[in-house]
Amino acid sequence: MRIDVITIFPEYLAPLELSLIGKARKDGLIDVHLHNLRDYTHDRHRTVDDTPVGGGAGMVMKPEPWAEAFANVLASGKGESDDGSASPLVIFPNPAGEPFTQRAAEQRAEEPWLIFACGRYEGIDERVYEYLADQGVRVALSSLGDYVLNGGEVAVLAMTEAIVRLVPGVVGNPESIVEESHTSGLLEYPLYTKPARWTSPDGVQRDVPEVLLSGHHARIQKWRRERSLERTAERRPDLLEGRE
Ligand SMILES: Nc1nc2cc(Br)ccc2s1
Repeated sequence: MRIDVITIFPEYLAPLELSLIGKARKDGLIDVHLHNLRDYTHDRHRTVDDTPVGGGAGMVMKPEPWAEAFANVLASGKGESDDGSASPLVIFPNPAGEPFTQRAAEQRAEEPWLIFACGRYEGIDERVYEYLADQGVRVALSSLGDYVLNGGEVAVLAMTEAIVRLVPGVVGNPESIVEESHTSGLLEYPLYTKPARWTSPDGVQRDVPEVLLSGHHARIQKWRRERSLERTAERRPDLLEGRE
């Protein structure tokens, strides 16, 4: 998988060189390219924004640098992608976008080439989205939640982690990404490890649920399913709507 990120703050994406994603890059499972949007400006101040037409507070990102940046990234990616014909999915993190869910992460993990475009300020001139669509580029606006960040970079870090960990070979034990919150559509059951009895600092003796020590796998699986349904009903009843 190739990942390109267009941003005015490439340094924000430094964590993509660490840990799981860093190892996946070293192992050649993913290929990450960062692009500074300001490299596609031509004025002394490397201007990427201007005042909103029609008035209003804040600034809007100008369309010209974005068009140049996409032209460069699309050309360089086509030349370098494995079969040369891979068509990228361009993802704009955006609070007005579609919810980014585990299902979306699974779908994105199938893509050979993702381009993340990080907006800043009040957002990006709408004509950039229209232009890309007219060029036949697949575009998705994705929201991480109903809150507003100062830019898309943090969202790209989160989405990249959620997606890349699903790429075959990235996570050592594929079993570990099967039973997680949202994989089954439910919240994960409570987890315990040793010791079986923990005396917490307040002096309370806290035991692991007996069933988990029974070695009876059917009972353990039943208990875990019940706890998943219970906490999903309590914390995220919306996930249960429409389920059989
Ligand atoms: N929740 C989110 N907020 C923002 C703000 C900007 Br500015 C760009 C992208 C996103 S995604």
